[in-house]
Amino acid sequence: MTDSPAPPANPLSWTGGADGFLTLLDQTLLPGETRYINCETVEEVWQAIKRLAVRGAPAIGIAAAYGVVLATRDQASRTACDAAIEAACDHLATSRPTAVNLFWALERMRRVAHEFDPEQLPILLAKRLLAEAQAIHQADRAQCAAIGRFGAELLAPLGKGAGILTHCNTGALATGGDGTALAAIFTLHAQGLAPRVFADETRPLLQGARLTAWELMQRGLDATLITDSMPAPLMRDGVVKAVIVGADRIAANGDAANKIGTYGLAVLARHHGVPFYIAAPSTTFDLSIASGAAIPIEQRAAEEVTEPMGVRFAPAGIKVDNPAFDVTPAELITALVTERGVIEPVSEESIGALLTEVVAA
Ligand SMILES: CSC[C@H]1O[C@H](OP(=O)(O)O)[C@H](O)[C@@H]1O
Repeated sequence: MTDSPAPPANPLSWTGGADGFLTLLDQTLLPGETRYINCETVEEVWQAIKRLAVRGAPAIGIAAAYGVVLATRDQASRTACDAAIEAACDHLATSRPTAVNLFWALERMRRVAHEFDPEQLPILLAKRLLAEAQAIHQADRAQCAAIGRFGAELLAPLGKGAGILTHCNTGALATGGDGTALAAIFTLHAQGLAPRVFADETRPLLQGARLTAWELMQRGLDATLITDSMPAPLMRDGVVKAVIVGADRIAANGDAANKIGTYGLAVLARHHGVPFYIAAPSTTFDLSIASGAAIPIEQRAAEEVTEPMGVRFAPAGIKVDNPAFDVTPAELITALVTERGVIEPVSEESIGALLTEVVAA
């Protein structure tokens, strides 16, 4: 595997006008290869989300929004265009079940189509939908920056060179901007506080080893890759002073679904008196779900565990359990970092108060 070139210009971008296409950095090939793929159909976007060529809750929502724009291509009539948009939203919603950002973005695009003057031509609806997808993208970029500021404020008291552990990948590759948990770490670094970042590998798909390690190195941060089994002694010995991770869906009571392994880190952090933070935009909150018990958890293929990257590690036929996410109960979360501020303590009341403010904004 060769060293990677400079960080990508943009892991997710739209090229052209309403008849344009979505360009994605294929994250399954990182860090060894920087290859961009152009998606010109809804199905190509569906496949890219399903196989994690594009991944991360906010990035999935943004990609799906652009996927709806692709549904409007070459539609001869408004009736056909409206039908294609509905079918696209329904299909894209089946790509992955946990990240609520996907469903939030699709509903926002569907609502724009429903509210658009039925007498207007398909091309005008396509332009309006592209504007909405770009607005979702831009809003996420701003949310990432705000989460970075609030997260850095929370972490700064740890002092210069503090050890901070993160899980999976929550950077520019997972969002429309600089990330969520990683945005807080990038901001801390930019402020000269030189965080010593520990990225765990995050089996089975190795988002930590392949993507977070790569993002941290590209930006010149002090990064150490650790195995998924190493956090406990690092917390016990005071090397890791805080944990900050992302989320894919946060229930109304603050329970949070995130990459498998997150719950275990939260338990370890509580045992060792280490603060455990979750950083996520308001688009990752799902107030329709009362608690984490109702969050759908994606089950993925056994081969991701038995033969990662095509190299078989386990005997053929062994039973495999491969949930992509787990749920961390609110009581184990020290604080939630959003673009509107920090929620602490984590409770239905404090979440409601902050998100009501968001909705009202
Ligand atoms: C900024 S959201 C990142 C979030 O998404 C990841 O899941 P996946 O790589 O399967 O899309 C992981 O849960 C991250 O915390």
